[in-house]
Amino acid sequence: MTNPVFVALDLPRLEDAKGLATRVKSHVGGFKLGLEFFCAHGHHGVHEIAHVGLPIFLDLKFHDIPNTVAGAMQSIHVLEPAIVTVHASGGRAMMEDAKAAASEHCKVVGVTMLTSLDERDLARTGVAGSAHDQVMRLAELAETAGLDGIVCSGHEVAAVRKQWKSGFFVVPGIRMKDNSVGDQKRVVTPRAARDDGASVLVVGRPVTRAEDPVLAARAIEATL
Ligand SMILES: O=c1ccn([C@@H]2O[C@H](COP(=O)(O)O)[C@@H](O)[C@H]2O)c(=O)[nH]1
Repeated sequence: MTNPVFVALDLPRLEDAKGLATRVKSHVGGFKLGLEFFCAHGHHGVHEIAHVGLPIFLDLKFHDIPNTVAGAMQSIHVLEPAIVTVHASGGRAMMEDAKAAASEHCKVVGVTMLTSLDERDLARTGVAGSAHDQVMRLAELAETAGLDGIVCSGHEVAAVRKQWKSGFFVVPGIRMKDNSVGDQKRVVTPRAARDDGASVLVVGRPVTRAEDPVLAARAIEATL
């Protein structure tokens, strides 16, 4: 079994991100580079982290009209990401065009409901109903559009896996029992996410802000 943990390198300094990636690389399966990293370091930064030698997950959460998202997808071919995100709420046509424009070996996954949101937040955006229903609805839309999978919390992954057996499921909001939750609202332990069918576990601050990131990554690895 390959290690499902992708460390979110949400760090402002490229040297720090590269140093941390090099230190933890034997205990994780890949690196997730998101908006903070990409806005600060762009393509150059991605190449630098790719040199560490593990798969790259570009979490750019594209959300725009189909033509613009397809163009953005083409512009990142050169970075050879293993996984890229778009927002599933961007609609079916956008997801279809994103998948068509992605490179052959890149998985395109749709973000359903951010793990920093709960049902009260959802209601404030004008969406009535439960987190479960919202995730299931957007998962079905993503599957119909031909995406490889979705991003959801560990609270929903078992139900989505049951409905979409071949799907690829990315689960952020991962916390060990003693970790601080921070701004996340729908969290689970690494073991629970894995047991419920997650394909990839995204772990950021529990590793990047740990006193000893190698020890933190090893502790997570040991629970899986
Ligand atoms: O629903 C989502 C989608 C993406 N993320 C990203 O995952 C990491 C989580 O970081 P932690 O420090 O472990 O909380 C972060 O890069 C988010 O942008 C998410 O948390 N939830």
